[in-house]
Amino acid sequence: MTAQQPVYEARGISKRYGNVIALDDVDFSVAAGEVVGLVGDNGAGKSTLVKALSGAHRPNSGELYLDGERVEWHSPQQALEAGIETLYQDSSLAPDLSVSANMFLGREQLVPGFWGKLGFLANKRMDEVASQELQNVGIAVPSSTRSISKLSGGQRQAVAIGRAVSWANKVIILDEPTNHLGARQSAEVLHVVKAARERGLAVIFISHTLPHVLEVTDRIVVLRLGKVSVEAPTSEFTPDTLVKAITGLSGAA
Ligand SMILES: Nc1ncnc2c1ncn2[C@@H]1O[C@H](COP(=O)(O)OP(=O)(O)OP(=O)(O)O)[C@@H](O)[C@H]1O
Repeated sequence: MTAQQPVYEARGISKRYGNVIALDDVDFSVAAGEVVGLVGDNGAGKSTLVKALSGAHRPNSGELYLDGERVEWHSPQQALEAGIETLYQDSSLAPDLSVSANMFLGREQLVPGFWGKLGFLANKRMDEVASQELQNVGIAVPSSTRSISKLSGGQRQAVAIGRAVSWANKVIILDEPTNHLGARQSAEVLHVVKAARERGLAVIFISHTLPHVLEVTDRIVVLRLGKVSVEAPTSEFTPDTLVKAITGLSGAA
């Protein structure tokens, strides 16, 4: 467990789908400037926990605390407005719009973050702000005026993460952010994850790619059959003990 006060905490979360118990009394927390890896085999309950944390689903029981205050989400929008950004596996950008238009897309209704203070932005200014913001989180795209359809898969993913990191105030949840990416592109994405930590965000990193989890996280929470089976600082895992913790074959961290 982290010694720091968690920014975001789930206590005793349970969720059933009919007869299937997807989550059974799960505790989970993440602190500012911490990257927590959430791992587990297919069907272990990771997506279900992400949905509870992001406001997409209401758990059957359990509580959520943001900065120590009890919160309840009735929609993902509420969680977003409270500073919790979620990048889903299938997050998509608008392919025909430019990088900068995508950076601002759908944000009109939100409680202003740092660029909200700028009010209405002319296109040119929007491009400049988008470029600067992507640069701040370590993302190099050829041009923020280029349309998303003209970027590589890795560049698109980096823009999607950059957008989430830029807008997140407190917590960022990344569901399989390096899925389907090559080595160089994955490295770019992991770099952005580290930039998010340096910004003081609380980062939740969900992945089946264990080398990435071992590289970028500070702590790992292993879910198995809907329960937390192992939780320890990343430094206490080897690739072998992590696989064993996930499969439950033997040993732990
Ligand atoms: N909408 C649903 N209806 C019924 N059962 C569901 C639903 N969503 C998930 N489940 C079940 O809940 C359990 C947990 O699923 P979940 O998707 O959270 O696992 P996961 O760890 O994200 O898996 P994966 O790595 O394959 O994405 C599984 O047994 C799954 O079949």
